Amino acid sequence: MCGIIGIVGTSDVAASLYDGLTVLQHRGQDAAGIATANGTQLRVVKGNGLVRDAFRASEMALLQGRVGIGHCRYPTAGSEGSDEAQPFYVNSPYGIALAHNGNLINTDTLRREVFEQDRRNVNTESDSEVLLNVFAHELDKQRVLTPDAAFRAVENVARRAKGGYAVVTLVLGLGLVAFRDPHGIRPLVLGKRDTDAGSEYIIASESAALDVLGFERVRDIAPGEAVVITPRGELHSRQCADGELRSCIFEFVYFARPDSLIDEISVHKARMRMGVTLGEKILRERPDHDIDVVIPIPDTSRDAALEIASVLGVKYREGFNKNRYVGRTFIMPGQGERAKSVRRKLNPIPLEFRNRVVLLVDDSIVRGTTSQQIVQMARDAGAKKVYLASAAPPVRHPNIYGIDMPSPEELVAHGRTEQEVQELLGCDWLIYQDLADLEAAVAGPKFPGRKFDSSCFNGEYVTGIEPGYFERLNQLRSDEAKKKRRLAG
Ligand SMILES: O=P(O)(O)OC[C@H]1O[C@H](OP(=O)(O)OP(=O)(O)O)[C@H](O)[C@@H]1O
Ligand SMILES: NC(=O)CC[C@H](N)C(=O)O
Ligand SMILES: [Mg+2]
Repeated sequence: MCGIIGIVGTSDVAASLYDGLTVLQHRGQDAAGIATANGTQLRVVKGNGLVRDAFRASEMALLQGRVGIGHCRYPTAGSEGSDEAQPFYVNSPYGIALAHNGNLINTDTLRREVFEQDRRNVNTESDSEVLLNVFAHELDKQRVLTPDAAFRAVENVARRAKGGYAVVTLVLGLGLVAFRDPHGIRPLVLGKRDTDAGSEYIIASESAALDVLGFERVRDIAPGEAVVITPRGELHSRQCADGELRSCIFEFVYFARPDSLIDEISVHKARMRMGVTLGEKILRERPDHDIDVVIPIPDTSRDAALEIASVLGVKYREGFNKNRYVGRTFIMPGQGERAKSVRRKLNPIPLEFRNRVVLLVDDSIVRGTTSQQIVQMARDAGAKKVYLASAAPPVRHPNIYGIDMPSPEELVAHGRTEQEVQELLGCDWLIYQDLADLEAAVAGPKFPGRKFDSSCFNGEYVTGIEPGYFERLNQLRSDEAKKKRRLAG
């Protein structure tokens, strides 16, 4: 999952883009970049690392201009190398920079078409660079540079590209062009702020970035919609593909910040409702439970854990201290680093465990890297029994729309019963949320029956899949394949 942001301001926007990226940091920790347009110049600065490490002050000074875009990256295609950091840039037509959150699933076909039919060169293994070239080609075909031309180009992109994509682009001479895939799998939200010099606009992955920068949230970009904002602050929008919303449910489970609203749903409230439904399931299954204390596995599970404790009527305790200087482990690139980082990140406070029956709560169990170690830590800290509850159902299928879970074999619940997962994780009882409850919890009272992209839980892929896709993906992106590539390069 990556974070994307675009701003059209009344003065230089680079500092706001930088600040906005720090708010979106939890979506990607591997690389960051900013592109701005100033007159006829389009400048891009990008590099590996956290936002605070990727930019030098001397480079920031080059980023002048009132229109710009930014990106922080968690790779789902290609490598982690700095040449695949975003925004990507092409000089023709006009000069275009693009930042993408999501993942295309027909990249190979598009790459071939781009080279053979569109006669354009793609330099990296990134799906986002391919997407930029498709957009550039389709915009070039229009021969004029107007909002209308950009919309026609996005219509053609939507016909050609398959997968999940929320995109911001900077087109020299036109302004900011943003669009969202026909299912709106990845989030994208529009905000506005009025200044004495006129209105300023922002488009970002999450509304928390709008709040922090002082923008009012206007609305989500609709699935299949494109928006053009000119440097003079004129906003144009058009539906460029038939849209049917299927927001990624994993945004609500894990990815997004709790202080964001995605497609009109508060992430914080969704997580609290997950806690309520899971608490009720625990009570149904074990009305006479012997749980002494509920302990969250920080950070993301806290909202759900607090509600579980309240439904069960037992104490909630922060039993793990989290080292605030270690980032999110799930989005780290290699399994070795992920495993090592869990222990560095979380340390138990023994008095909360000693002689107690503890219910540990996590938002999700994906590879099982976190929970396996945490269960052991709880035992070492003196717990009498260790139960584990997951606010999401078992993750049994790959995610192909922007979360790097390409290989089913790496998912601890793939091909295993819940009992087998319990044994592997070493806990005394494992309880998962049911998918129907998760979907109802996220939809909430305002949107009953809303459908989501829940593919990693149910194996249903809204875009359809080409034959052989999963096999190719596994060859390219399994942990083993990535490790080999790292060693070779
Ligand atoms: O089963 P796994 O493969 O370990 O993945 C799931 C875990 O990873 C995430 O935590 P992470 O440390 O990334 O971030 P957080 O601090 O936001 O909880 C998530 O919240 C789970 O704890
Ligand atoms: N997580 C994402 O959104 C990744 C974007 C893009 N597929 C990349 O790998 O750079
Ligand atoms: Mg976690």
